[in-house]
Amino acid sequence: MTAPLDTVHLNLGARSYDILVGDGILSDAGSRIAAITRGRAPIVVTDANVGPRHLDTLNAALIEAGIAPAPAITVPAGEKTKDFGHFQTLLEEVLGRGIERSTVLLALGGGVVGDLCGFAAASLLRGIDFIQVPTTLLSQVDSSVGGKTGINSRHGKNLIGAFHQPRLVIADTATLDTLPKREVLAGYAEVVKYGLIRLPDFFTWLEGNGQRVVDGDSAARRHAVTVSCRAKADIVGVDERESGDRALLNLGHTFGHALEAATGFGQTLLHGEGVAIGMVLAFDLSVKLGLCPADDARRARAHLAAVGLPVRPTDIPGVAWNVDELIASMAKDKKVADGRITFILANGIGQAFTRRDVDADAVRAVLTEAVTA
Ligand SMILES: NC(=O)c1ccc[n+]([C@@H]2O[C@H](COP(=O)([O-])OP(=O)(O)OC[C@H]3O[C@@H](n4cnc5c(N)ncnc54)[C@H](O)[C@@H]3O)[C@@H](O)[C@H]2O)c1
Ligand SMILES: O=C(O)C(=O)C[C@@H](O)[C@H](O)[C@H](O)COP(=O)(O)O
Ligand SMILES: [Zn+2]
Repeated sequence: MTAPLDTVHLNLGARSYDILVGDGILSDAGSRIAAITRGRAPIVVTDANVGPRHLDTLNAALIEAGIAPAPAITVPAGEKTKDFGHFQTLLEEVLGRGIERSTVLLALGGGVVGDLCGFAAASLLRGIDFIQVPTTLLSQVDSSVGGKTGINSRHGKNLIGAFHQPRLVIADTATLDTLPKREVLAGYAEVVKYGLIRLPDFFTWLEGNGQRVVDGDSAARRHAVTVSCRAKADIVGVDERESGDRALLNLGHTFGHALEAATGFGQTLLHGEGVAIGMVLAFDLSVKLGLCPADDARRARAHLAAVGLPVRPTDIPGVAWNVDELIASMAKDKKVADGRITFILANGIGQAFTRRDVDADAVRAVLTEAVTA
C-alpha cells in the first residue's frame, strides 16, 4: 500500500532535493533512501524519545528495500544536546564506525537531532551526505529544509554551524501522532510564521483551520506542512546563504533566541514558544515605529494565543526577565552588521521586511512593556 504524498522540490542546482510530505510515507521510503545510500545502510542518528517510537518503521522500510539496518546512534533528547560535548561525542561515535566519503547519515528526530546530525555530516571527512526524517511539526515545516545546521554556544543560539543541504527530506506526518501537545504547539508557531511573513491568505486559513492542524487532523496537518515547506523552499531557493530574503525566516527569532538564551536552552522555553513571543514583539515594534496597523498585530497575537501559545515573556512562569541582558544577547545575533541589529519587521500580516536602523529606544520600550505586562 503506497500512502499519497506531496513532493516539494528545493531547487539549488547540484544541491537540489525533494521534500516528501504525507501521512504514513516512512514505511514506503526504503527505495528512496537506498537510491541515495547506493543500497548501503545509512548511519541513523536519533534521540531517546524518537528511537523507541519510530526506528522500527524506518528499519522495516530499509529491510524492504534490501538494506540490513545498522544500529542507530541515540543522543539524549532536548535542546541541551545541541552543544559542543554532544557534537564531539557524535563525531567520535560515527568515526568509530569506520566511515567513508560515501557514508550517509540519517537524522530521525526533531530539529535538535537534525541540526546536530546535519552539522556532523557537514564536518565529517569535510562533508558527507545526510537525509532528514523529521518527526516534530517544527522540523517538518522548518528545520529539516534549507540546510542550516549547527549547535549552540554559551554566547548564544546556533552560533556554530554550517550550511549543508540534506539529499532528501521525508516528512511523515503520522509520526506526529506521538508528539506531545506542547511540542506540536511550538512547531505550530513556525507554521504561523510563513503566513505572517508573506502568505496572508494562508494566515487567514490558519485562523479558521489552525486548531485542526494542532489537533492532528490528517488533511489539515498535511496541507499546513506542505504549504510551509513550499514557502521555505521558495525562499531558500533564491537565497541559500541568507544574504537577502532568507532573513525573513528569522521573524521573531532575534527576540526569541535572546529569550531562549536567558532561560538556558532547556524546557523552560521551547524554541517555537520563543518564536511565538518574538513574533508578537516584532509586530509590536512595527506598530510602535508606525509601520504596521495595530489591528494586524492584534490578529497575530490573538491567533497564537487562541491555539495556546505564549505571546508575552510573562506567560512563562518563574522567569525574572532582564531587559539589559536580553538586549546584550540580541547584539550577538548573526544578523548584526556594523554593530547594528537587523530586525524583521512587518507592514502588516504577510508583509515582512528587514530593517537595520531600528530606534534602540523603541526596542527597549517594547521589551520593557512586555516583561512588565
Ligand atoms: N535548521 C533550521 O533551519 C531550524 C529551523 C527551526 C528550528 N531549528 C532548531 O530546531 C530545534 C527545535 O526543534 P524541535 O522543536 O523539533 O525540538 P526537539 O528536536 O528537541 O524535539 C522536541 C521534543 O520532542 C521529542 N520528539 C521528537 N519527535 C517526536 C515524536 N514523533 N514523538 C514523540 N516525541 C518526539 C524529542 O525527543 C524532544 O523531546 C531548535 O534547536 C531550533 O533552533 C532549526
Ligand atoms: O532557515 C532559516 O533561515 C531560519 O531562519 C529558520 C528558523 O526558524 C530557524 O530557527 C533557524 O535555525 C534560525 O537561524 P539562525 O541563523 O537565526 O540561527
Ligand atoms: Zn525557528
